[in-house]
Amino acid sequence: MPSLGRLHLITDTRPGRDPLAVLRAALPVAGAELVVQVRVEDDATDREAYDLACRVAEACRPYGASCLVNDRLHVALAVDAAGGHVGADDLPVAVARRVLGPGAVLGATAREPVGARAAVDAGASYLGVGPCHVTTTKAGLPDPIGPEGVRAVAEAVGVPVIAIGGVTAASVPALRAAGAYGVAVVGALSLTADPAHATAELMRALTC
Ligand SMILES: Cc1ncc(COP(=O)(O)OP(=O)(O)O)c(N)n1
Ligand SMILES: Cc1ncsc1CCOP(=O)(O)O
Ligand SMILES: [Mg+2]
Repeated sequence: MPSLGRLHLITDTRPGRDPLAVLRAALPVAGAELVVQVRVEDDATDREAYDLACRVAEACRPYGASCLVNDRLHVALAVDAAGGHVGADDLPVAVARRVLGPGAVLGATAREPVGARAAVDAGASYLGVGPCHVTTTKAGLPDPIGPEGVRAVAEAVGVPVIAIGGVTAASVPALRAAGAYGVAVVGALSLTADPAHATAELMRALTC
């Protein structure tokens, strides 16, 4: 299993956003600590997801960064990504593990210890845990679990916990203190005028 980077950049493909520009800014700063999760809107076509994933995987390669694909595991296989991420509406974790194979990185979403342990038992190699804080990036999420919710999951499992949801560089210290190995962000890198600087701030908070 490849070692997991600590900064997970989730692509923002909403209108007016430029996920490849953000990626180009983040890669030289975070290098192999960057994990780029290709996440497209639900109404995007598989071809759109594939085209973006191809470009992300190609951009990551020279930096040793990893490319994962959210939800659409056939796209992950098609671009030879390092793995994928699944949640409650996606393939079950055990099925995702079978699809991706034993050596792939497989993330699963969890927000409490029982579900977290079940996901690990089913084959997840890391957990995306949250939402930690309020976010407007995804609608319909349950209430934020905060650092204490992250702690409950981190204490229950032996795989890396990646905190997600409203994460900024300022919130990283409390999440790390709660046991998070890394963080996943959309807005903290996509909505800033200077994504290279924001990447540096996140990396500093993740590695100090
Ligand atoms: C690192 C990470 N954690 C959680 C999620 C959320 O996945 P999911 O619950 O399947 O929701 P969608 O992202 O598919 O809308 C994630 N993508 N990454
Ligand atoms: C996909 C997803 N799942 C839980 S929170 C979230 C979005 C995180 O985006 P942001 O970093 O902008 O809060
Ligand atoms: Mg999903």
